[in-house]
Amino acid sequence: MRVEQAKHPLIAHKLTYLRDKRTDSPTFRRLAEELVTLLAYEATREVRVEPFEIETPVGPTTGIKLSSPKPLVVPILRAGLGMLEGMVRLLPSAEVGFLGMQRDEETFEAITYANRLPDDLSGRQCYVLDPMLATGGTLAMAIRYLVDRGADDITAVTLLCAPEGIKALEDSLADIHVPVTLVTGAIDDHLNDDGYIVPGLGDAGDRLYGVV
Ligand SMILES: O=P(O)(O)OC[C@H]1O[C@H](OP(=O)(O)OP(=O)(O)O)[C@H](O)[C@@H]1O
Ligand SMILES: O=c1cc[nH]c(=O)[nH]1
Ligand SMILES: [Mg+2]
Repeated sequence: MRVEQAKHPLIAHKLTYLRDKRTDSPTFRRLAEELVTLLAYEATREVRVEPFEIETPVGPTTGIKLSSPKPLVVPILRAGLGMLEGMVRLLPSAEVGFLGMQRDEETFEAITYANRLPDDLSGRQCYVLDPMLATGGTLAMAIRYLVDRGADDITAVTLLCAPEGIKALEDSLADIHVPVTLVTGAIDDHLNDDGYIVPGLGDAGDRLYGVV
């Protein structure tokens, strides 16, 4: 798994306000969206393109366009939904599939409660969105779903990661032979005993949408 930590002062600046416990939900949602647009630039560096002939007012030229099939963007509900608009702003022609997943807060095991993905992902490039990679269990399960359906290139986009979770994700994907890239805004210090990223930002889903 290739890990890319996006380094840019604007990313660090926006992450600081996102982490701040005084930041309210509307501001948190706006910052998450802005951050994803910055991370999406890094995450789509290897997006597949093909040559495209056009005529400018002055003459013919060869440009590029996104290849078919178009990339699939997969936000992991709930918190990943807060990253969707920022991502599709950069990739407006992408298709969107959904995975609803929730971590059991005692065992840290992820369960899937919703799955709306195309059955056949053969030859598809997929972008999985989830702001938090803590133990890594949720992303590991999501990536496996996509690979099982034929996806052949996966990029996970996160805002924050715990180093323990990156290691666990790498280990759990050891038998997967499609390229997996992780693009993140920050790699934090550690995971605490409650499975929270430290310093982190708390519960991303709750901060985006409230406590349910
Ligand atoms: O790496 P892990 O240890 O698996 O934890 C990360 C997961 O936890 C959070 O979701 P949560 O289960 O809180 O669901 P929510 O988005 O509905 O709040 C987060 O958005 C990730 O999906
Ligand atoms: O720190 C964490 C860990 C898991 N899920 C979150 O939303 N935050
Ligand atoms: Mg949550």
